[in-house]
Amino acid sequence: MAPPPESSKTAKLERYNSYIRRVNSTKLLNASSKLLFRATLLIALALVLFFTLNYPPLSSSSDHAPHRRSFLSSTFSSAGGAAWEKQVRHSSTPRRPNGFSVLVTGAAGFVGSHCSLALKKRGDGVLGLDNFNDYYDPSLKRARQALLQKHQIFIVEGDLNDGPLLTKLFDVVPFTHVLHLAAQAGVRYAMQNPQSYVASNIAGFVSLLEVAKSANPQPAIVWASSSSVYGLNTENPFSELHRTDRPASLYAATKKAGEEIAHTYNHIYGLSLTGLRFFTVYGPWGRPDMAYFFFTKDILQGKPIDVYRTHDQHEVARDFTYIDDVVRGCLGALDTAQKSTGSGGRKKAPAQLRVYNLGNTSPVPVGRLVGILESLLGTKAKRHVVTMPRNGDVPFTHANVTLAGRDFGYKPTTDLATGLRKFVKWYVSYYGVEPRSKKDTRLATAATGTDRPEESD
Ligand SMILES: O=C(O)[C@H]1O[C@H](OP(=O)(O)OP(=O)(O)OC[C@H]2O[C@@H](n3ccc(=O)[nH]c3=O)[C@H](O)[C@@H]2O)[C@H](O)[C@@H](O)[C@@H]1O
Repeated sequence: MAPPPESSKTAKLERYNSYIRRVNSTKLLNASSKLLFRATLLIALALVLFFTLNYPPLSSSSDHAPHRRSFLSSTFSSAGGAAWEKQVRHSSTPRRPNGFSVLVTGAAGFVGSHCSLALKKRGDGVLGLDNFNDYYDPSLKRARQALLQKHQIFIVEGDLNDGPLLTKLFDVVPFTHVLHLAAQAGVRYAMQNPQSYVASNIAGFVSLLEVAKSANPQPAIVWASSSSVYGLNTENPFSELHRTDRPASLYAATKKAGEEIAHTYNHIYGLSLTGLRFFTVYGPWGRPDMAYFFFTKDILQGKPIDVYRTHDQHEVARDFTYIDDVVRGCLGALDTAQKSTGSGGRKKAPAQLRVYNLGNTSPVPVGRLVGILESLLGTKAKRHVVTMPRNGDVPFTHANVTLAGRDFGYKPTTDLATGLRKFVKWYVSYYGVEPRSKKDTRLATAATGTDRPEESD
C-alpha cells in the first residue's frame, strides 16, 4: 500500500495538536474557575469573621426573654457600615443654632418616645437606643418607633450592656446630652424577675456611664429615677431632702442604687448628672403594665379588676402625673444641665449633681381613678377590692416639686380627669375599640375625636 501523502500527515498532526490545545485550555478554565470559586468563598468567610468580631450581635441584658434579632440583621444592617453611620449622624444632628445632640435611651418606650418627639420638634438632634424587649407587647414599641421614624428619628436597636456598641455611637456622634430613660420598669414585676432589674437599672446604667465618662466631649446626663425611692418614708409631701434609704421593692432599690452610682461618677469623673424622680406617669402611648392602662382594657372587656386597699383598710393613692408635664420637666432639666467637666476619663473640676421630683402634687385614690375611667368609658367596672398584696407597693405618693419649679420652672398643669380623657381617646383610636352600644356615647365621641391620635396634645 502506498504511504499517505505528506500533506495529509501534516493535517492530521495539526488536528491532533489543536485537539490537545482545546483539552488543555478547558482544563485550565476549569482549574481557574475552581480557584476563583475558592477565593470568593475565602473572602466571604473572612468578611463574615471581620463583621462578627467588630460588631457582635447586640447583647441583651435582661434574661426575661428579650427581643432577639437574627444574626444577619444584627451583623449587617444594625450597627456599622457607611449607610448606618449616615443614619446615625443625620438623626442626631441639631437643626437649630446651638441645638443639642441627644442620645435618648429607651426611645421606643413611653416617656422616651414622647421626649424624643419634643426634642426633635424644637430642633435638637435625637438618636434613640432601645433593645425592644418583650416586658410588654413589643408591637406597641414598634408603633412608637414608626412614629419617631416619620419625624426623622432613628432608633438603634441595641442594649445598654453592649459596651462596644455604645462606644461606637460616641465615636460617630459627639453627643452633648444623654437622656437616659431605658430601664426595667414596674414595681411588682421585680418579685418575678429580680435579675432583669439588676441587669438594666444597675449594670446597664454603669455600662452607659463608663462610656460617657471616657467620651470626649463628655455629655451631660439626665436620667429617670423614681418616686418609689421614698419607700417607707412617711413625711408628706415627699421632698428631695427626705430619707430614701428604706426602699419597699427591688425596683426602688435599683433606682436608689442608680442615684448613688450617679454620685460616684460625678465625684470621680466630673460627669454632670441629673436624676428625675417620676411619679406614676400616665397618658397616650403609655405602658400596658400600669394599672390605669390594664384597668381600661379590663373594664372594656367586662373583666373584674383588683382595687387595692392598705392593710389598715385605707385607700391606696398615687400622685398620677400626665406625660406632657413630665416631658416639660425632662426638657427643663436638659436645658439647665451644666456641661460635664472631665474629658477622656479625667475630671477637671467639680460638676453638677442634681435630683428632682417630677410629680403632680395632688394624690388621687385608685378608687377615684377607676370612677373617672368608668365615666369616660361609659361602662361600670367590676371592682374587686382587695388588701394590697405584699409586693413592694407603697400605699401613697405625693410630690413636692418646689425644687424643679425653682430651677427650671416645672409646673404640672394637667389634672387626672383631663389626662385620662386624652389617654382614653388615644386608647380607643389605637386599638380600634368599637362602642359596645349606642348608649356608649362618650366612648364613641372619644373614638371619633378630632385630635391626632399619634401624639398627646
Ligand atoms: O412612680 C413611680 O416611680 C412608679 O410609678 C409606677 O408604679 P405605680 O405607682 O405602682 O403604678 P401602677 O402599677 O400603675 O399602680 C398604680 C396604683 O394602682 C394600684 N393597683 C395596681 C394594680 C392593681 O391590680 N390594682 C391596684 O389597685 C397600685 O397599688 C398603685 O397604687 C410605675 O409602674 C413605675 O415604673 C414607676 O417607677
